[in-house]
Amino acid sequence: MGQERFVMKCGGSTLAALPDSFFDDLRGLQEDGYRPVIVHGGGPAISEMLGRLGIESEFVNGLRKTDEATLDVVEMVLAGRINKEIVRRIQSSGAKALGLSGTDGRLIQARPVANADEIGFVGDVTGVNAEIIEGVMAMGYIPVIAPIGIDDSGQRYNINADTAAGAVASQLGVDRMIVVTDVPGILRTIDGEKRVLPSVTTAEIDEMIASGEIYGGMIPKVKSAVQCIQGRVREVVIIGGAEPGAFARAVREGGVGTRIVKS
Ligand SMILES: Nc1ncnc2c1ncn2[C@@H]1O[C@H](COP(=O)(O)OP(=O)(O)O)[C@@H](O)[C@H]1O
Ligand SMILES: CC(=O)N[C@@H](CCC(=O)OP(=O)(O)O)C(=O)O
Repeated sequence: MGQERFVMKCGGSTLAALPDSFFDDLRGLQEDGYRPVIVHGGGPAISEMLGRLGIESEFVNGLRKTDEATLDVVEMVLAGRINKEIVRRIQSSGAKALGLSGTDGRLIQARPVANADEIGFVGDVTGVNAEIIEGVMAMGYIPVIAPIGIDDSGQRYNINADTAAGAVASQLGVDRMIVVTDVPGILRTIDGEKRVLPSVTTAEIDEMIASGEIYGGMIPKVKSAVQCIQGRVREVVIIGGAEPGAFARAVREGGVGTRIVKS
């Protein structure tokens, strides 16, 4: 019987590809005493909705340029649509889930990023209200959190979901964060063949970013992972969501995806 609390970050890249068995596995883990907390993304769905509204998506270092109109769409898609879809799928598996936006109960406190002049209402996390998350878990519900932040004045911020998940994991002091995405782990070309690295250290990550082997959406993941493991989180594991059974195996046994560990 596990008694372990863990944070699972679910990327927008893989949400549509998650099989029902993924949510059955989540229920099974909860029944066995694990206590999952979910933080989700939804980047592709935001871009798709912005496109339908005739608004172009623009990214600076992997972060979306967010003006007031974009912020409305980000909140609508993440907290309104994706969050509710995940809650419904968990409930269909037979488990209990409660959806929350990071602005509810000031769950995710934020301030503008350093380059806000350039990218607008994008936030860095300054605090996480762990009491609410722990209360929801104590009631037997799986908390499902949308990465929208809020500051003392009530201003909302768009927060990268990997960053938000890392901040939640650090604040809760969980042992592990599992990052579920559309690739089976961190890939590296070895002898002309793309392979999943079973584990990487923070030093290797720096090298792979510098060489361009880690790029785009993988950058906020590894940066958030490195920040987490500098605190109380023991390891971060990056796995693919589409492969049946991978998630449950990653939690119960390990040996799946890429583990990011202290150097
Ligand atoms: N070394 C790498 N190994 C695997 N994927 C990588 C690597 N470097 C960059 N990526 C990219 O990161 C993507 C995952 O990030 P992203 O698309 O933002 O997903 P999510 O929506 O799950 O956060 C992969 O699909 C891949 O294109
Ligand atoms: C500031 C910023 O870039 N926020 C992200 C939030 C969603 C997210 O991070 O979704 P994924 O996990 O699917 O990438 C965005 O607007 O796309």
